[in-house]
Amino acid sequence: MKKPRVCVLRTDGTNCDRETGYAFERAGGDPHLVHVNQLRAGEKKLTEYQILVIPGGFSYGDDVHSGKILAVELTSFLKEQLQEFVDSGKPVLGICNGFQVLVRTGLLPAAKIGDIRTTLMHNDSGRFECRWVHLRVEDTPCIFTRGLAGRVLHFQAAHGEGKFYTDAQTLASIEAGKQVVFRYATSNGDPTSIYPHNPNGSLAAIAGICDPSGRVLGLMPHPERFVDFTQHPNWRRRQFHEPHGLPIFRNAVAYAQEM
Ligand SMILES: NC(=O)CC[C@H](N)C(=O)O
Repeated sequence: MKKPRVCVLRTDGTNCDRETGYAFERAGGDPHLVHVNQLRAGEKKLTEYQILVIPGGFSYGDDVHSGKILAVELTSFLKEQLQEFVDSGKPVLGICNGFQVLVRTGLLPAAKIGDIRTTLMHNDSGRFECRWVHLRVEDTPCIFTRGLAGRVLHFQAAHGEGKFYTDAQTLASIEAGKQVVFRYATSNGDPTSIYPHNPNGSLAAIAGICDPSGRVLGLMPHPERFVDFTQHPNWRRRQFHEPHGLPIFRNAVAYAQEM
């Protein structure tokens, strides 16, 4: 079967692009690192790709607000291309800084550029938090987590601005629409607001959300950092059936292949 072409969008300060590309490669995709300037110059177009991923990092040094400048760049210069990509039903993934970008464009949670309803704020601890966290996978329409509902995944979190926040009405609407895909949890899978299980104080323990269709996903922790067993600190104990991040990328590849 043909490997879907994955656009791994990068810019100044992106630092998880190669490992995100590697994760898609492991999952059967055909990743391409694309600089945002190549899109702006028209050298490359989003229509050449079947999957779009915005990887983690410190785009533009987290200046102003993490992910803000890249979000403004995308919504100012690539608005039509990007909205068209989403509307055509192709999967979009934002990891950590990529999640921050998607939230600041409005693509999450509304799938609509400019409709900004949520934010990711500075962690309650006031510092960068880097540790492995447990996430409970909720039962949602998300195409990236097909077959994973109810599972407890172990991923690495590494961020300074990861506290999900929104107003009561938006929270009620994303809960009702089953758009909360991941919650920070204890190792038993119980969602928690307690630090350090919940590394940032996120509202309703939210670690990741999708759009109403389930094709746009953003999450703070890093699935691309657990696609090989040896990336886990306890890999010698062989307690995992497979690296927890891999099915997320595999699901995206399978979905793109079905399109
Ligand atoms: N790993 C990342 O993508 C970090 C995101 C962002 N720079 C933050 O600290 O919140």
